[in-house]
Amino acid sequence: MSLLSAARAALRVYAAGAAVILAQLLRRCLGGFAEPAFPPQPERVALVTGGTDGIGYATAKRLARLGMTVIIAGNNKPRAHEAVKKIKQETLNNKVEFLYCDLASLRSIRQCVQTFKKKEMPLHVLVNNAGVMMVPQRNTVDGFEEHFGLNYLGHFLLTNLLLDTLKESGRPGRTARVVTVSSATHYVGKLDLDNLHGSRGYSPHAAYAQSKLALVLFSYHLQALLAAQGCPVTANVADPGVVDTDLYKHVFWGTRLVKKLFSWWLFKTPEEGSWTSVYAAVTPELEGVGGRYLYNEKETRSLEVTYNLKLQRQLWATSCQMTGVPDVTRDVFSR
Ligand SMILES: NC(=O)c1ccc[n+]([C@@H]2O[C@H](COP(=O)([O-])OP(=O)(O)OC[C@H]3O[C@@H](n4cnc5c(N)ncnc54)[C@H](O)[C@@H]3O)[C@@H](O)[C@H]2O)c1
Repeated sequence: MSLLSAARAALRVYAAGAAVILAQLLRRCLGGFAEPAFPPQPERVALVTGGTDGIGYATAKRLARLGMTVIIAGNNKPRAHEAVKKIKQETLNNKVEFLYCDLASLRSIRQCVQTFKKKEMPLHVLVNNAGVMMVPQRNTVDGFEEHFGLNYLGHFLLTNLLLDTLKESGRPGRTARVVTVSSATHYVGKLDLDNLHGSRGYSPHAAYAQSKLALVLFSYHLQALLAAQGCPVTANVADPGVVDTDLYKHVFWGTRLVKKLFSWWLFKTPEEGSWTSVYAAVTPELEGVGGRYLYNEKETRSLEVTYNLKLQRQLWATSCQMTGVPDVTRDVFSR
């Protein structure tokens, strides 16, 4: 990628962020964000990736407050133990635990799923939340560009490995749910299937936006697969808005300064940012409903190209090859 294309990608990402911030500001001026109410969820089990910090932590805490058994999957053991302890104390729900999962390693993801399956627990909600943003060019353990490898491929593999448990745990009228956290930056993302490794020039902005676009395409194709198989599982996308978390630690210092000074006014809190994920995970309004892009607890349209079935299939097939997952969609959709 040339310097000019990288600068364009950065401008597009900043423009997408600025548009969301303006909308959030307007909403604050017109009365702010109202915390949605959700019904209790006893007997349900949720797994939240990246549940140690930010939006994931707030999501895990809210689900625990609703009575769910919550498993926090992450790669930071000390943070995780602290998070589990705090959630237990604050929600008085003892059914919170930690499962080690480094999403930047396919082996670690497989081990995490193996450990989870040994527990012989059901799984009703999977929240694909963890992520990194605008990191310098580096690779995952398996040699994938980090945004694509961790944010997208890691969740692709995790979801596929947990799909049988999700299918067994859902039932008609009470489906299991896969919630995948994307971002408004997907609107300015481009999926370059020939440069998924970022080897033909790297832009951290383009790489992040691409990973978030890939997650939307994946989620829609997953929903199509589940619907075609008649499984009691749904897949939706949650867009949290612009939220005050540590995700911004790799961005340009000027942006970090603006965030430090004005985040209380311009950004959502992690709790506000978690509401759309929690909504997607538990609201009765979405019972049996999948393939939606949710923002501010409402359905909205994602980027036009995300509805392109051919691109969804191409990405799915490529992801299967990259992760060693058998491509069942080929048989399902060729019938
Ligand atoms: N903060 C925002 O404004 C914003 C906007 C849109 C979308 N999002 C998305 O929300 C999600 C949560 O981000 P956040 O804002 O809470 O950021 P955060 O940095 O607070 O949390 C990210 C989480 O991902 C985990 N993580 C990072 N690398 C990992 C790895 N290798 N294995 C397992 N877990 C790993 C971290 O430990 C952390 O718990 C991300 O997917 C992000 O892209 C955030």
